[in-house]
Amino acid sequence: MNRIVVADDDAGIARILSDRLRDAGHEVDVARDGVEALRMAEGADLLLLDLEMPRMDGLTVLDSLRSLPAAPLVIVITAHGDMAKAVRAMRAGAYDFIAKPFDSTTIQLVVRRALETRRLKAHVHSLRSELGRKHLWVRGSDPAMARIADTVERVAPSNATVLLLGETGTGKEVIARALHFQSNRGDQPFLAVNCALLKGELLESELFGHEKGAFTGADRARTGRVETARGGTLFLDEIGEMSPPLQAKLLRLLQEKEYERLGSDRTLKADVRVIAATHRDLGAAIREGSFREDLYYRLKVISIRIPPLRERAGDILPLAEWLLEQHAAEAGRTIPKLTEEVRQAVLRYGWPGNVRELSNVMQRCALLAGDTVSLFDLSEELVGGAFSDATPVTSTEELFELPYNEAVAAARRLILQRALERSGGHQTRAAEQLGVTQPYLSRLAKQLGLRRDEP
Ligand SMILES: Nc1ncnc2c1ncn2[C@@H]1O[C@H](COP(=O)(O)OP(=O)(O)OP(=O)(O)O)[C@@H](O)[C@H]1O
Repeated sequence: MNRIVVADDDAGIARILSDRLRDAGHEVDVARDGVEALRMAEGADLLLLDLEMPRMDGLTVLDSLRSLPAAPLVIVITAHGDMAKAVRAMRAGAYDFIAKPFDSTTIQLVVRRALETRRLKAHVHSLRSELGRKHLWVRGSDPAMARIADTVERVAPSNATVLLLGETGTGKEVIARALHFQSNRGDQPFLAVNCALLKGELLESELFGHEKGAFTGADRARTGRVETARGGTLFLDEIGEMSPPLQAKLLRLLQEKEYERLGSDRTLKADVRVIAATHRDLGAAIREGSFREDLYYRLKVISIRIPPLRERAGDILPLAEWLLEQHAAEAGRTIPKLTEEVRQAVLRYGWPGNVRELSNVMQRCALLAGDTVSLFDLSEELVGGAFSDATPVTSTEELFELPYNEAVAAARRLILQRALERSGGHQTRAAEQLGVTQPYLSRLAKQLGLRRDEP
């Protein structure tokens, strides 16, 4: 259903137009002047706009619409023979015009063409933004991810519901997009809904839409994501947070392909593929009674578990380098190189926030590092791992017995320890002797668990 605003101060014309459009199955709001037209226009699909109106004339309305993020297409209504005004309106951004007096066939034709254009524009827009992200699944040599890629390839073309499991930030949405783009729905919309962000009726309305007045604050009807994603894929993130009553409605959507808008008895047919994701243990949620078992079994027919980043050794460095490159390009900076000790620290770290955390770290490096990323561009937690297990040595000879990376860490420890001994534990003096800054030395000392500065 499309929402059309008819803006005309002539009540007779407004009634004729709105009756015709309602008969054709559209939802219609009527505005009596330009100010009202502008207020109602946001989020509408189409605005039929008379140019001569009180409070704000049609050309000013057209001009103001440019600043709206979701402006409708505009068909202007002009007086018979006033071609000059119609031309000005088209120059100001109107899509088409109809001259009074008009017959119902002309209205229907012009409106139908405008709505088709609107639909195609929205489609092109969604394709463009999706295409931009299409190739974002970066993989290294990790065998578990290679198996997942295989599964994605096999499962994508079917219409099957897929459940993605994995810690936060592991790339569940990235894989959901890969499934969508490798399916025959790939040129239709991909819409993501985070079920943890909206509660109760708001989430239900987001998914299924609502009728005007369905709940407090529902001052106009709204199309749900299930309808907007028609022909495409709906990605339901954090499915474990969905309330049991809504879970029942989702189960019906998956099984019967049917749903109702909130506040309506009319059953609608759905055509979406659902991909769901969660970082929660749904088995435990079932035992607690917060997740429906039947929905769980319906969802998990095909489930893909994405391992945490720390278990994907072959993925860490390729992802780090790719993310660093992306963030540097975004910031218009040259790509810094990762030193060997940074690579080791990155490989050793546990990445509790997974790829999202890696991305944040690489963004920081892209913004703050010079030509190379050194350990001191990384956070203490990250660097900590690089030193905490450094083998304590007491002489330079012992260093030569160690593998390269361990020897470097141990040498660092030894140099610092000696400098602190010489300065009597005074960090500022030790830093001066070594030709480094005090904060630098202080961080190192902390990571190595060496003595703190004396008062
Ligand atoms: N393999 C990958 N290639 C490229 N980027 C990735 C990859 N995996 C994750 N990312 C990036 O890491 C971030 C987190 O990924 P995503 O949102 O897919 O994780 P998620 O598992 O859905 O997280 P959450 O459970 O918190 O919603 C995103 O910016 C995403 O682009």
